[in-house]
Amino acid sequence: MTDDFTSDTEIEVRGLNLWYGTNHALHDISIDIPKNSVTAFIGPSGCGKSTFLRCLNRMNDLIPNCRIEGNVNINGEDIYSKAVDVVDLRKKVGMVFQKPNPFPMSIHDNVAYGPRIHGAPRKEIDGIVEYALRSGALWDEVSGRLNTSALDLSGGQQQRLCIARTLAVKPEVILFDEPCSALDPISTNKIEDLILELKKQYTIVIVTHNMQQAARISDYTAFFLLGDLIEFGRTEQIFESPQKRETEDYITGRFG
Ligand SMILES: Nc1ncnc2c1ncn2[C@@H]1O[C@H](COP(=O)(O)OP(=O)(O)OP(=O)(O)O)[C@@H](O)[C@H]1O
Repeated sequence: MTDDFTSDTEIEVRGLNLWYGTNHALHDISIDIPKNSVTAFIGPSGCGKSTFLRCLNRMNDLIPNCRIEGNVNINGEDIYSKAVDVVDLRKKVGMVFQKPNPFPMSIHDNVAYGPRIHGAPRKEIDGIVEYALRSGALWDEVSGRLNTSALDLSGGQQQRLCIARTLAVKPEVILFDEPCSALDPISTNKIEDLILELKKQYTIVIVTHNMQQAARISDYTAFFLLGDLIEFGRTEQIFESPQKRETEDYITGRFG
């Protein structure tokens, strides 16, 4: 499945199964997600994309009755090991959600929040905030109003703020769960450009319903169906010459 991959692996998943109570939602998933690239998870509603994404930073730990078996190694570390501190893990593996969720505080404090709780020295905070807002492609729009409420930003700006907030703690991986589904086309475009820029430094995984978006921005695509990973490969291959009938049916719009 991964023979032709030239990049190094960042996330290695082996035999991952997940149950919500008696609902066996993910079946024996194995995948190698390469470093410094964009990997898209696609598939019809309810196929397990978001569930699988959440396995990559243990967000499913918060869900009662959720049981996971299998291995997830990120940069060689078994993230389900008892020794792992989930707060540190989520610093290393950041997440951006469907709906922008800035904290009800200033733009500056939203970005400073993570570095502060992780103990960044006070004199470094402003520099980190500027760095993260620049990297989140938001600095030019907000540099004159850092102390105003983040809730006054537009939806697209709020989403870039959430990305900046994630970048402020210097993650290795950023997980995006449908980050553009609440945004207009112009804001979507900005987020897509930003993701393409960010992959130079970070490993990106994105769940998207939008196949054009997957085709535009991802290097690799994984197609899920009913809790199974049906096919994973380079995005051009998945879209132009899928190996599995189910992938082809989905890509060509025959179902889903
Ligand atoms: N918190 C939860 N508790 C119980 N079952 C859940 C939970 N979240 C998801 N599920 C179930 O797990 C399965 C996979 O859902 P998931 O949301 O991961 O799919 P998805 O492909 O991301 O769907 P969508 O594209 O609609 O967001 C579904 O059967 C869903 O009902």
